[in-house]
Amino acid sequence: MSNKTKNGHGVQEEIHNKNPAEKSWLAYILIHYRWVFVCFFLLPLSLVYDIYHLARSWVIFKLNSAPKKHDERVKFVQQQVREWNQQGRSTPMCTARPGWQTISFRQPKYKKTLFNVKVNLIDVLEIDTEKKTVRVEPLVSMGQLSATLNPLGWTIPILPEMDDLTVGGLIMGTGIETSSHKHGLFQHICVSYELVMADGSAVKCSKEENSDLYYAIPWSYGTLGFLTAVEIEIIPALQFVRLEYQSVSSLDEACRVFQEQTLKDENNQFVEGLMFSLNRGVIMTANMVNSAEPGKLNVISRWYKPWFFKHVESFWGQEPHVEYIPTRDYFHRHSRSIFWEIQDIIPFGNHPVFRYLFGWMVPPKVSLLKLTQGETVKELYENNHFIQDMLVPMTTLKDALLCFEKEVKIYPVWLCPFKLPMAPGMLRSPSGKQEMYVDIGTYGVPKVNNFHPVETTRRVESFVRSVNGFQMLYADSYMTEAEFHSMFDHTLYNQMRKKYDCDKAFPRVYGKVSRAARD
Ligand SMILES: Cc1cc2nc3c(=O)[nH]c(=O)nc-3n(C[C@H](O)[C@H](O)[C@H](O)COP(=O)(O)OP(=O)(O)OC[C@H]3O[C@@H](n4cnc5c(N)ncnc54)[C@H](O)[C@@H]3O)c2cc1C
Ligand SMILES: NC(=O)C1=CN([C@@H]2O[C@H](COP(=O)(O)OP(=O)(O)OC[C@H]3O[C@@H](n4cnc5c(N)ncnc54)[C@H](OP(=O)(O)O)[C@@H]3O)[C@@H](O)[C@H]2O)C=CC1
Ligand SMILES: CC(C)=CCC[C@@H](C)[C@H]1CC[C@H]2C3=C(CC[C@]12C)[C@@]1(C)CC[C@H](O)C[C@@H]1CC3
Repeated sequence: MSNKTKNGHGVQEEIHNKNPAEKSWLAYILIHYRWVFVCFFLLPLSLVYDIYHLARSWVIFKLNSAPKKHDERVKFVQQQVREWNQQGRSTPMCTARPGWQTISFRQPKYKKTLFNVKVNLIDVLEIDTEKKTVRVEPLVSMGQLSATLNPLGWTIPILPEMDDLTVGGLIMGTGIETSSHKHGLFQHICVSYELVMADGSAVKCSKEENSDLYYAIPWSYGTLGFLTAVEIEIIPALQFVRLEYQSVSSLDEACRVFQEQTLKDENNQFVEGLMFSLNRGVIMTANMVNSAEPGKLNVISRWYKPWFFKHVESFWGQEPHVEYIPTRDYFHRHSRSIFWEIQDIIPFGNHPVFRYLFGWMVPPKVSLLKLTQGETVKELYENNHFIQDMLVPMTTLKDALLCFEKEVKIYPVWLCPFKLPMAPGMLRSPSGKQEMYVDIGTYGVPKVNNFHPVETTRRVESFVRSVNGFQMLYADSYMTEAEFHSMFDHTLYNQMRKKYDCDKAFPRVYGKVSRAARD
């Protein structure tokens, strides 16, 4: 963990004083020397895990065996749901995917008590270049999808950053990236969903077919049915991304440049901001291109390259700067440093000696970090760490940044604009028209004196509700059910729960995502 916190004392010292259990030598080592375990155990394990999975999916894709097996696997999901019906529908269902594998700080408690349905659907099924779609199973990950599509010259229009995010999780939850101001959220690039419903039937939905269900699926967190396949749009992937860094030196300038680049310049395929303090930031705009100007190519994924957010910070206070980055490197630019979370886990990870010797093994897998963190580290994060993404209307960006400064003072702050189209479902734009929003991502150790994990989060949640914003629900949510309902429009969701007889079959969304439902 970072040594300095809110009051100038180290986090470690603070925890050490607070919690007698952590005075054991094991707790001491876990807190102070987590990096030893991470470097010598988790990094090699993560590498082996990744190589195995990518090799497996490469072979399966080349043999084209997945499409033949898909129907059989869906039948197995249907069979489990029918058995659940025959057994009297006594306990609601959820997927059997273990909680430690999910991209969220928490483990869902309900996995231990609900009826677990195995949805082992992990392959890319078909790429249709005529129709410009890819059909995938729900456990296909972003790393797997970019590794499959990019060599063929294609990509999905929104490729959420973290490699292990799954298609199913991004639809049932939500997905966002720096192209979202053009394309919307992950759900908006999905053409159709195939599901197994509570009665065991298989249903397909799209804008044309069962459209009510199609609009209700995003943010439903697996509480309307089990997803078995998804058709997603694809677009051509050019070889490089031309990235321009623009330094900003005040909050007003940051908001102005960020909004201008998002709203006015239709030509920017990607827009991103990193704020390094309230008045110091770098706004990045980018476009895919097929050639790079000589001397301006930067292959940022090479193992010895600095963490991307540090690289970006080096442009602060400079004239606008242009460089070219291989497209896939751009998509995974924050992977190696897990945004900036890695600095708390391997504090010297950006030192050139570490990078040259061990950089090729980084990053450790989030799932393995989660699996092995133990109670001590978990408690340390719980009390001294803040991981949230809040989606607020672009017009409220300045107020939102001021709110985050007052409540947590964590930097860098990630700014990612997105378009919220007018469509039925959980996210309703307050004006009833398409609107531009921005995701404000804050991950790290708060530097304020009065940080309290529950009270601070509740104050931020209250601000977000007051500006008609939304909370990303992979993070801790402390809202009451009534507050949750005032943030998310449940009208269509409730209709679908009734239509597809979900009440005994699945918990409600709040029952899955509130803090009380998570360990
Ligand atoms: C340590 C490690 C990390 C990996 N991380 C990713 C990843 O983040 N996303 C993913 O889809 N696959 C990742 N892979 C998988 C790897 O890229 C696959 O094995 C891929 O299928 C190999 O592609 P290739 O043989 O065409 O070329 P490669 O030479 O392996 O790579 C193709 C391009 O991808 C870039 N690249 C490789 N790893 C990363 C990375 N971590 N972040 C950004 N760019 C990268 C390379 O620099 C190169 O430009 C990782 C593999 C390893 C060993
Ligand atoms: N850049 C980005 O957009 C980022 C997004 N995230 C968030 O991470 C989460 C995704 O993480 P990931 O680990 O992939 O997913 P999770 O395993 O966390 O799944 C998220 C939800 O989707 C449900 N779900 C997943 N697959 C299916 C399926 N086949 N059928 C029915 N329900 C399903 C899960 O249900 P169940 O509980 O029953 O398993 C769960 O409620 C999302 O909430 C996303 O918003 C996080 C970081 C970055
Ligand atoms: C880009 C968007 C929308 C979100 C990015 C969120 C991530 C930065 C976090 C999602 C899950 C988080 C976890 C950790 C760090 C931050 C995230 C990756 C840990 C790896 C931190 C160390 C702990 O021991 C385990 C955490 C698991 C979840």
